[in-house]
Amino acid sequence: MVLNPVISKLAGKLVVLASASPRRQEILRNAGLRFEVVPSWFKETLDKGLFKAPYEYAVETAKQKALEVARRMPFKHLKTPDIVIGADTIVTVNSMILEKPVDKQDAYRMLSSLSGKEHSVFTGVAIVLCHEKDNQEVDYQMIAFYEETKVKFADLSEDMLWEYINSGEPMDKAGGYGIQALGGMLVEYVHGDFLNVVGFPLNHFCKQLDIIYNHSSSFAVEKKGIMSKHNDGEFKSQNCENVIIQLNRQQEGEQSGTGTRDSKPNKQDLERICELMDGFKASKALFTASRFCVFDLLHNKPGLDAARVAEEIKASVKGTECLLEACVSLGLSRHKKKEESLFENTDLATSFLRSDAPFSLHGYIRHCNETLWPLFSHLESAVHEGVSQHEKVKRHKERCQDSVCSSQELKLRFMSGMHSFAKVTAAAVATAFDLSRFKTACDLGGCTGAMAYEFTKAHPGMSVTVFDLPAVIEMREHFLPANSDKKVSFVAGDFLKEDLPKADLYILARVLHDLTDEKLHILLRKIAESASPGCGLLLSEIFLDDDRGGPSRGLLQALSLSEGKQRSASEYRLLLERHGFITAHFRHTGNLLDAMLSVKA
Ligand SMILES: O=c1[nH]cc([C@@H]2O[C@H](COP(=O)(O)OP(=O)(O)OP(=O)(O)O)[C@@H](O)[C@H]2O)c(=O)[nH]1
Repeated sequence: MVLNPVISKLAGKLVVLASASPRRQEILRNAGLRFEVVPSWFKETLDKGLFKAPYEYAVETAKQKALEVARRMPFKHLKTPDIVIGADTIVTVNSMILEKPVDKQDAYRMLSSLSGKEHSVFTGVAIVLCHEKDNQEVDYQMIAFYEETKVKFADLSEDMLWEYINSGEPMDKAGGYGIQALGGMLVEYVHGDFLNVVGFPLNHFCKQLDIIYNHSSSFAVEKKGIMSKHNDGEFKSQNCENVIIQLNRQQEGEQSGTGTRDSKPNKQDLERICELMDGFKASKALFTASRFCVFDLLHNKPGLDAARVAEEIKASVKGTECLLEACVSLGLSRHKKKEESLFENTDLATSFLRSDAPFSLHGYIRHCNETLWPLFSHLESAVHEGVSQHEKVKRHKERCQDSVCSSQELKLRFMSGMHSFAKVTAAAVATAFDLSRFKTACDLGGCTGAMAYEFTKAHPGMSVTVFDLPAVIEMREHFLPANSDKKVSFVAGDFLKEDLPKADLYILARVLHDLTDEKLHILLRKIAESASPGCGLLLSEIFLDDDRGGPSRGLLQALSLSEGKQRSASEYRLLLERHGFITAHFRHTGNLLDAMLSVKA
């Protein structure tokens, strides 16, 4: 068997998995591979119409994911990996390519198209080998392949479909199901590699490594071209493109000009810089359109022209037209087919920007506009003085427009921001681990209970107590879901001062990053005092990479923190261990927050 010797060939090399998928990480970790995770920033937006066969789309996406990380790491992380692995999983049925559903309706559309039928799951995999030369230039070689597995679904009743969708499991999975978990119940048969369906064809991958590392004579690399196709028959295996791309930084530069004094700048670099320079404009356009409830309006009355929108939102026609066109360019609105002057929402806006969408971020966007935006406009002072600008911003607000706002209203707005963020992240956090053995949970700082409701939904045997400040608990009724769940109860108190409710599981979602070290230890000590051996502590935050090189969402968040700090999973693990909690699992959920489950020793 070639598997183990092949994996061991990678020992001592810097192997990077360019994927945020927790399943890929688990498959490779279980195979004994040691690697770093650097999720790719490549956006999965290749035009599917350009590919003759669906697997070509998956392979190309995998290549772009891996290449983006391989190119970024020497600059961003100041180290060159030896090998970068990227992958992309798609489902195909009736000539359609299904990726991850954007919302429940999309999951419903996907799952009902799979009901009672056989479909194919393709995972494209790209392996980029990086060779740093003496002059610090890097040569890249690419090996790409795909694997196909056929899966047949049973006939799914509407009840079963919706129960499955409401479990939250479909959302981050290609085709809207997870064969390794609840989704396994939908499957009649699997022909082919099971792990390929879960997201990574381990066997095929090992065979490729075997070719690369044990049959290197057939892996002769042309050193001349910038991109060269390697067509050595010996090197080809089934479903394998074995395209070797050699890109060396100097050559790239020569082609497009980077780093050379007298030629034109590199197009990709220029695009990236423009994206950064214009980022704030895009954010403010989104905030403004949300503030004027443009997405609600276009949802209720699709196909309005700029003048009608202006009339409805009580704004100028010229300004509204500019705003709508900017939203079109950002992929938030679009022109109605064949009627250029009429506007409607894109699916993205329908899913996340309508104020009443199940995963609406409307409240959080308002929080970004009203609280974070002013803080970031004082960033120079914050960096210069090294202190939070919250007080300065608060005083300024009191003097200006918000003097008309009662403190009650400001609190409600804050809670609305936290509520909408929690609704989008809660299912991913609640389903990150098997929590069935915990019957009672306490969500510390659980605000409106949005997270708690998702926990009771995902774990029917669990009841959750939300513990938060009296002022928050008093106002949470504004946010109660229509069919509020009796298994969620609310207790008012200050978790830094008062005794905590007893529970089998304590949930800390987006709490610790905001506390000073001193407060953090007070809180962890109190949890440790309340928790019996075997009790769980579920921590949900944005976890920084160990080298603090990313993700940038976490590092950017740190710029506006009042007193806390951003930490890596390893840093949190050490903090928890000091209070007697041993970390059992860690997951990148693929959503906006990651999760770590620790157990009281
Ligand atoms: O049965 C299962 N089928 C698929 C999955 C998971 O689905 C996703 C597929 O998405 P993609 O390939 O785009 O990968 P991402 O999660 O976005 O991570 P990257 O950072 O690599 O783009 C994948 O996570 C599969 O594991 C499943 O779990 N079960």
